[in-house]
Amino acid sequence: MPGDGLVAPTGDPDDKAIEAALRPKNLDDFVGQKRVREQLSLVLEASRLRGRSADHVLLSGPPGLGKTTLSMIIAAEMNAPLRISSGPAIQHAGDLAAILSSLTEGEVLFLDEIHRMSRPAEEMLYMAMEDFRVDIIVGKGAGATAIPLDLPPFTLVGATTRAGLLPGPLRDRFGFTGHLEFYSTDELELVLRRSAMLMDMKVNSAGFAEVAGRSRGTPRIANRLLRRVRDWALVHGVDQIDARTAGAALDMYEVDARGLDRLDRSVLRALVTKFNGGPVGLSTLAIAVGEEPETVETVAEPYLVREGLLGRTPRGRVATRAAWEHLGLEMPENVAANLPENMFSGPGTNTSAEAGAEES
Ligand SMILES: Nc1ncnc2c1ncn2[C@@H]1O[C@H](COP(=O)(O)OP(=O)(O)OP(=O)(O)O)[C@@H](O)[C@H]1O
Ligand SMILES: [Mg+2]
Repeated sequence: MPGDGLVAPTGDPDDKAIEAALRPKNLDDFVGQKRVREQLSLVLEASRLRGRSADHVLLSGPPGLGKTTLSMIIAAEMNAPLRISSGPAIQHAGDLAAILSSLTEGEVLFLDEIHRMSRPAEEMLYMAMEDFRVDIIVGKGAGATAIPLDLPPFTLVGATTRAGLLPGPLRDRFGFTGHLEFYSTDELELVLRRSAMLMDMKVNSAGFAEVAGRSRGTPRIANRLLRRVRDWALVHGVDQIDARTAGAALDMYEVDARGLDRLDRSVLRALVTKFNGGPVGLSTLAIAVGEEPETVETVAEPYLVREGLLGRTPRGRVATRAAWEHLGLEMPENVAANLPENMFSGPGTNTSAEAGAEES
């Protein structure tokens, strides 16, 4: 289960409630992602001036960086109602037809995990996005007829952790694609300051920096760690949280100074101890740590790659020298000699999601 770490989604209802409470409600409160924010703001402003619904927006990026938050902000900024559904919830074209045909003019339809929609629904979506029209199929076999149905103009906001898995025709129908990047420590500190204020916590600057540094560039994780620090402080009767207390709290929850949690460390440890550093295919690696490949790929890997601890090669995943060192192990010379060159899809080269797809 991807649920036992502090970093993976927990599904804890309390977590969900707090997450909702901490969600920024407008673009100005949305920290970081400067470029996406500016571009989006322009798209929204232009459509407001034209008095039309905004272009369809695709948001991609690792979990917890603010895709759902941004979709809510888009609806709020457009003063439009928001309808929320997701790829996995739409198994039949009929499911999508039901949603589309009940949209009101200007409504924002948020489709989370859009890469997991079924094929027929996807094809229906193409037409809906482009022509604001769907064909409702009535009857079966030779007697089946398509009844065209006009839709009111709406704005589709699609979110995906795997932009590389989206078929080209679908990707092309979005007027704007925003790729969310990991947040800098400074940006995370801003997120944390805002959250601490909302949660009525006293934390000094060093305390914020300590939590931010362990948050893997991810606001959701930052907020979650902050809650754990709050629990720890409460139990230990600590009033003002500083770097030492924040560090002690997070050590207890097994989030290390580099922000790796148990899942990350077990991926690295499996890679190093069971496969002698790799290369090993994603599925095999996932089985070794008892996780779904998708969890390893979307939850653990992006950060491990970004931290230069794991490399993706056409032949599979590889542990870098830094990974061995992080685990307190020395990389054997023969392993070092076989390390492929240019194996990083590090910061800035965000084509990484596709790199491993062929061998999974
Ligand atoms: N830019 C931001 N500024 C402040 N808080 C943020 C920002 N982005 C995200 N958050 C916080 O992080 C939490 C998670 O964000 P969100 O649910 O939007 O992520 P997501 O990208 O939709 O993740 P997933 O892919 O798992 O659905 C939110 O509750 C919000 O409080
Ligand atoms: Mg989301």
